[in-house]
Amino acid sequence: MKNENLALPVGITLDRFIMRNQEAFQFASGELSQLLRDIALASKILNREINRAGLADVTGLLGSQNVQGEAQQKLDVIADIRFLRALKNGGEVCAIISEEEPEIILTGNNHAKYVIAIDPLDGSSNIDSNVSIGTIFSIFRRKTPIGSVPSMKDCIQRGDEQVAAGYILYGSSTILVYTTGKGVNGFTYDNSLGEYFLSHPQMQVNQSGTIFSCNEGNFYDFPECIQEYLNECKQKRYSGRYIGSLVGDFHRNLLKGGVYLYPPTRHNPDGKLRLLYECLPLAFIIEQAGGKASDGKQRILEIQPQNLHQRSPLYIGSSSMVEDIEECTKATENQFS
Ligand SMILES: O=P(O)(O)OC[C@H]1O[C@](O)(COP(=O)(O)O)[C@@H](O)[C@@H]1O
Ligand SMILES: [Mg+2]
Ligand SMILES: [Mg+2]
Repeated sequence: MKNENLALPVGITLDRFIMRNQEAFQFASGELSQLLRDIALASKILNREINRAGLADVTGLLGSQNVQGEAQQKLDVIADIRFLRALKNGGEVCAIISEEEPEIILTGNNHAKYVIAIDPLDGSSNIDSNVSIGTIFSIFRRKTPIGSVPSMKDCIQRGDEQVAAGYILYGSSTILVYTTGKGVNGFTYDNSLGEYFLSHPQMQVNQSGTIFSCNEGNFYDFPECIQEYLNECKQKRYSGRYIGSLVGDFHRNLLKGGVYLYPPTRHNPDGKLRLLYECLPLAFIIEQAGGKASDGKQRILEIQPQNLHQRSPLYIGSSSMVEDIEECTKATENQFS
């Protein structure tokens, strides 16, 4: 036994953790576990491509636009292809909503129980400048009968009906963070072993923080009450930190305490971020970690989505900071009055 320290244990792999915690999931029958593995596999392949960002074949604009009218980066589409292929072949999802696809993707797996909404590559504007980027996903049980062709009903569900949500952050290291409603756990990728290892068990966000993350370039287009809130943060000498990748800003604030704000602006009265595959999954995670997520008027998880790519203002992070923001946004009828 005394030589045990010669070969220290490498830790709990994601696979093993999923198996061990499968019992913790009320509908446990292995499909969700397999789905999480399919996502992890696709993220490992994409991670390899992201590490090569800068080399010609994976860098730059593709020349096409997505349904939001945004210019698609090559890696946006590579990520979309990688995840869609892994999810279709994995056989556990009957329908996919992706930021890069205008309509619902029917996988043909009509026997499958799950629907997934995914932002294959988050932080696209940062790809070419080697700044952290990510993938965000949200998983629901279908509403329509197993065996039938899935419909819109399966794809626009309230956030509090999610059965799992997570993100992968491709940064100085690559980390996968997810919840199935039983707390939030993070797994760091060890390239040399090709495995994710549990590195951040039972993550909790501080109730308050001193970091605010917001694109202040839009400051004068924000509602007055948000301008006031940001000025208060500065008067309190809080730190302004903004990567411009939602996953990166969210992850830092989850670890250190803080709040991320993407308010409505005069020309974007619904904000910029997409409800189904950006706001809902991160709201599920932050609440499981003891924090809060709001659109200024209500919990993000209580919003009834109306369409696949709808946008929503987002205030997310330490609970007391989100409450402070809601105090002013709820006080003003329309956030611009
Ligand atoms: O450039 P802006 O207006 O600050 O917006 C940055 C925000 O937009 C996003 O890039 C939107 O996500 P996508 O890159 O997936 O389109 C977020 O990651 C980020 O927080
Ligand atoms: Mg995004
Ligand atoms: Mg994206």
